[in-house]
Order: sequence, then structure tokens, then C-alpha cells
Amino acid sequence: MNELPVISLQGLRSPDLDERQATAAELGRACRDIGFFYVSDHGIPAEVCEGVFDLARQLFQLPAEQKQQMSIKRSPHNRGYVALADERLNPQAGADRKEAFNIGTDFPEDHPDVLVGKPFRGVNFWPPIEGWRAGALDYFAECLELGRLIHRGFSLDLGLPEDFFQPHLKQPIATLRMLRYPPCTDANAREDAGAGTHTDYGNITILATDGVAGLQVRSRQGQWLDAPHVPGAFVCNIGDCLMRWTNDTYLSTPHRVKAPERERYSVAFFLEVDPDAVVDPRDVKPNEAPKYEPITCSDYLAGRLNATYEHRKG
Ligand SMILES: O=C(O)CCC(=O)C(=O)O
Ligand SMILES: [Fe+2]
Repeated sequence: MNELPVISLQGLRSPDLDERQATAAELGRACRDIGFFYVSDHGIPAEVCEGVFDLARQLFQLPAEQKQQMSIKRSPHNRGYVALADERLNPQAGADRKEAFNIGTDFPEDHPDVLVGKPFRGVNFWPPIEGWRAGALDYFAECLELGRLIHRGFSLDLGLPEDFFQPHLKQPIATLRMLRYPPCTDANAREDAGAGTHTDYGNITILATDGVAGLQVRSRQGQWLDAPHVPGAFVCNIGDCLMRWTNDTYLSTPHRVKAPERERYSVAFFLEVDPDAVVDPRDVKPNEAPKYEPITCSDYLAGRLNATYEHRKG
């Protein structure tokens, strides 16, 4: 049984405010209760969703040497290839049995932010596969639009102007991350051997899965719930930055990935906001005592990523 709510986003596109509000309330309930939900009727064409898995397969099939040329270790901006066992989402547990490839908001080499070395404003690595870059950027753009729409729902639910988040979503920090989990036959593998137990860092994550089981979500009561593949739907979850911004109204929930029996692919889109946007709980919850100091999105995210990669530093 699937215990996480499946929410149709059709109502969010309605010209009728009551309908938008009703969908927003469903989203809000899920964000307060468990911080995870599925979205259906999301508006991203099925071909685009399927196409991104083809891109991922093509990429991970490249020779190791070619993937290493695009290593994340060569990017100061969190882009590129993460090899098997190179990352620990839960540093106490051990290495994750997965490989990954990150694409950030695409900037040209001569963009002023890139030239001055602004954090998270870097160039992407592109594999030498025809049509790959265009396909990946197409999927990226679709996810960004969907993320903006979901934020309209959050604003309505939170009693804010419907476009509260939109000025902060002009050119947000965002990462499209393709993931491949190799098959695992080791019966003694950790429960979270695919991806260590963690919370996501940003505002929301929009995740496409391929039908091979693996993702699990920890409920507030401490039980691990399976988050099975739901055809045509994305799994969405709240990240730490939005939890902070909402003064803990919305929950960023721990989750993990078991090492799968069969090869598993997933594609995550991590959406934060614009790097200089100030994340201040007083703006979202003006009547509550703020639990957190204001911080820019960029500073917040940099702190979290540095902690994840801590074990790498000499
Ligand atoms: O692969 C998955 O299903 C989830 C991955 C995940 O949680 C992450 O990369 O943050
Ligand atoms: Fe995650």
C-alpha cells in the first residue's frame, strides 16, 4: 500500500481561486504531515519524462575515463560526475552505492557571474553525445516551471500572496541529478546502502523513478514507508531550506535508498531559490517567533554541501 498522498495539480492551473486554494490545501497538509507527496497531472509530457531516462542510460554507459573527465571534483559549482562510492549522504554510515551526474542552471563561460566566480554560477560539463545537452536542458526547464507552479500552491496554503516566491525564482540555484544504483546481491548491505539516510537541502525536490523499488521515507512516528513508483507521477519532497523559511511549518523528512536487486535509475531535480534571496522565516510566518536567523540561499546551501563532502578534505 502506498501511504504517501498523490495530489493532482490540475486545480493549481485553474482560473478559479477556490480550486487553486483547494489543491494548495492538499499540498499544505502533506507538507505539514510528512513532507513527501506525489504529484500527478503535473503537465510535463510523458515523452520528456521517459526521454530523460534514456539520456541517463547513455551517460552512465560512457567509459569510466570519459566520465572522470567530467568529475565533480573539477567543478567548484557542484556540477559533473560523481563516481560509485564517492559520496556519503549520511557521513556516519559509509559510502553510497550509486553514481550520479549533476547539471546546474546553465551559464555561458563569459557570463558576468561566472567570470567573477560567484558560488553556484558555473558552467556545466556536457557528454559528447548528440542531442544530449538539448534534451537535458529541456527536462531542466520543464522541472523548473513545475517547481514554480508548486511554489504558487505553497504560497496560497501559507496565506501569502500567491506569487510570494516567484520573485525569488528568477534564475534559481537548481540541480538536475541523474542517478544510477547498480544491482546489489550482498544480503548484508546496509538498509541505506544506495543512498544514506538524509534530508534534502533546498526548497523542493522533484523526483522521477523508474519502477525499481528502493526509496523509503521516515514517518514522524519513525516507521520507514516505501515510496513506490507511481506511473505518471513525480515524488516531491520538502527540503531543509523551505522548512527553515516556513519556521518549521513544512517538514523536511529523512529518506534513504536501499541498494536495489536490479539496476535502478532515478532523476532528481533539486530546486532552491535565487542565490541572493534572503530566507527569513519572519517573511513567511510574521506572527511567530522566528526559530532561525535570515540567511541567503547561497550561503545556506554552501554550508550544507560542504558538510556532505567533508570526508574528502585532506
Ligand atoms: O534515488 C532516489 O530515489 C532518491 C535519491 C535522493 O534522495 C537524493 O538524491 O537526494
Ligand atoms: Fe534525497
